[in-house]
Amino acid sequence: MVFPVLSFSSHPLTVGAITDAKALAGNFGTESADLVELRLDALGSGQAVIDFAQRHHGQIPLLITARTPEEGGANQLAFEKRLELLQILLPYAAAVDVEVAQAEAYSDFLGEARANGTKVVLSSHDFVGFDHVATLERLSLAQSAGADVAKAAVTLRDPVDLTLFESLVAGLGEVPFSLMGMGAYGPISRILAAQHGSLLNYGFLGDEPTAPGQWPARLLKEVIANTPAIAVKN
Ligand SMILES: O=C1C[C@@](O)(C(=O)O)C[C@@H](O)[C@@H]1O
Repeated sequence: MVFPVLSFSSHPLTVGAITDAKALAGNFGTESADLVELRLDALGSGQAVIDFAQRHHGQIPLLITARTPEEGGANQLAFEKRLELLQILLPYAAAVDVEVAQAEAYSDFLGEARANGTKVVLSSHDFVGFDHVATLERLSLAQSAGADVAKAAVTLRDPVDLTLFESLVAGLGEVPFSLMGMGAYGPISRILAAQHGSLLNYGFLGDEPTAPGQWPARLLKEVIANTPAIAVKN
């Protein structure tokens, strides 16, 4: 099998995330999203997942994720199980996402992934609120741990959070980042983030959002394509 190589340019990509097993019957091309995220914590690594990965090989790059229960993962999976799921799907993956808090625990696996040309996304999630300083710290931790993309999803509770969120993304400059809001301000924040250069912008494929505040991926991709980049003058 030829290994899929993904390059992150400065162009914002749309990720179509799947937690809904019914969506595995679908066939997705780049009109639906630029990448498909398989949330292995919800989907497992059974035949339907392997068939999906094989069927989409060369058609759309796959990003694999097995979330911790603490950061929104399904099924209360222990570290060993999550590692096993990631290892099984690694041969099909153009990118892998693990929590920045777990980067050290995954260091051998991430080394193996990198050696195969798989990109590494290190992420953090706040399902309760948005702390500007803590988010910056986690992004910088992800960068120093060698992430190809430093990612954070935060919950935006009010217009002040949304304004702070925009000022944070606008100030990230050349850092390869992916940022998104969750909750009622999630959809608008995802457009703003893409306009400010967020590299990975998450929507969902199938019928179920994988986080609160997501757009259907195809719609998100269309909106991003029709929204101008914002160049910030410092
Ligand atoms: O980490 C992320 C981002 C996300 O939580 C979101 O907010 O869109 C969705 C998850 O599927 C993905 O793994």
